[in-house]
Amino acid sequence: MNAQPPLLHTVTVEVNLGSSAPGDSVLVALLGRLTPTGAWLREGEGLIGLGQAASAAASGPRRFPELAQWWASVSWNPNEGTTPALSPLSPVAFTSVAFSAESDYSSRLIVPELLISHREGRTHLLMISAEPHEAVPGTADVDAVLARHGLRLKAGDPLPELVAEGSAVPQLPKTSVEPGTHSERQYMNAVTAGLSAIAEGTVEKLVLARDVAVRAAAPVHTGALLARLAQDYSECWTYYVHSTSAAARAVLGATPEMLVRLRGDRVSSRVLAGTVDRSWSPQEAEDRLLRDAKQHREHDLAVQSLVEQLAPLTESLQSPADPRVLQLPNVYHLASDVTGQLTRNDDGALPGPLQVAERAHPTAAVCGTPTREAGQLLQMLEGLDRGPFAGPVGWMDTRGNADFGIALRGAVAEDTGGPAQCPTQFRLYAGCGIVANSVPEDELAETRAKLRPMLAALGLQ
Ligand SMILES: C=C(O[C@H]1C=CC=C(C(=O)O)[C@@H]1O)C(=O)O
Repeated sequence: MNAQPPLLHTVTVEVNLGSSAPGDSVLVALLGRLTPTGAWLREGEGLIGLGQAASAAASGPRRFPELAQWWASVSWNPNEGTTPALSPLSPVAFTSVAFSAESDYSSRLIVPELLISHREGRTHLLMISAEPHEAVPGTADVDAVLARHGLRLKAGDPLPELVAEGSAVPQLPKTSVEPGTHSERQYMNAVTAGLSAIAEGTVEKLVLARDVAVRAAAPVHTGALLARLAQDYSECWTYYVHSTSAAARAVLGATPEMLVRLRGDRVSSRVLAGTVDRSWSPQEAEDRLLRDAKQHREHDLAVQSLVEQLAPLTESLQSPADPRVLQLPNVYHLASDVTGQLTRNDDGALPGPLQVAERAHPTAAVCGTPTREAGQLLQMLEGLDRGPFAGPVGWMDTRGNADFGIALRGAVAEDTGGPAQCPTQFRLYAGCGIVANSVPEDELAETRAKLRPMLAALGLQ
């Protein structure tokens, strides 16, 4: 744990986000021109964080409770006579947690100095700082924060309009794919070794991942890259958590899988496992997913792991009797939406978001069954530090609400990108659930399909 919990001051302002071309999201258009420190967007709504008011990092087996403790001990001092409990927008920490306790990756929380929230047609700005804001919204103090991030408020009625300085979304430079840590042949060998472990009965399911590297000829504008993901994969959750130090790495992507979403005492998850390529028609995909015993087993194990892991923290948890088919631009998945209610402790308190995420992580969608044996095996067979890949990613607020997706279909920036936060090197990850009768060549092809969103955003497909 590296940081003392601070005292933070907040100011909330409601603004108008203006309009965009029909069919385009005004929030995504804005994101494309900004350099965020955190982002979480889906279907044109969500959160963008800019700058950094505070941050915390942790690693090892106690990374979840250490981050939770830091977040719980931040003190809030709202201006304008509002309290975080009354303000329409609660402060948030963008969050990324390493997949493994052994990872070198530093799990982190970032509290942005400026949070833009766009939901149900309303937009709020939340300014957060270590020093009290001396002025009320619309005066020099607020204007200075906005100007630092290339934004300003234009007079408007009834609300001021938030405007980005500078006209166009930056172009992305030329990029090229480079080999990953291991070759494709080595990945197939790992799958074959995983199949032997399944045949021997050590595990029933194992999720094996591989990586590829992408190098850009010039720095890549993070906002523009995220906007491409959010545009092309609007039904997924586009995520970004910036690096807090030169040693840390930023993580980004567009995930279709929700680990835990918390709203008051309600918890929900979207479990995915079982995949076919989008080159099949929807009818063929249904046959290959809904009527295939292997895909069903792979999926059921993922649902079962989530339900069992969350049981100690929940009063009730419902999962559908049968999965449905989720259609994405690159693949079809078997999907189950699980919903439930959290258990209050004797004092009436709910478990905190990171406590729930720690219980839920890792599901058999990203690790295997049984969890411990699969975790040990994948460390041996993959030969990778997954870093944030397949770990919880998203945000949590000061009221116990949170969205933690699973960091899939994404990349880690391997250089900080300098003061402009525009990196030139990325490492992309993709994994597949292996069960008895999996075919190494098919699993390799599936990793290619899962790498497609990030490769396409980087201009490579
Ligand atoms: C591990 C990944 O996907 C998981 C989520 C959906 C479907 C999966 C599968 O069919 O193997 C994986 O469990 C990944 O995208 O890297």
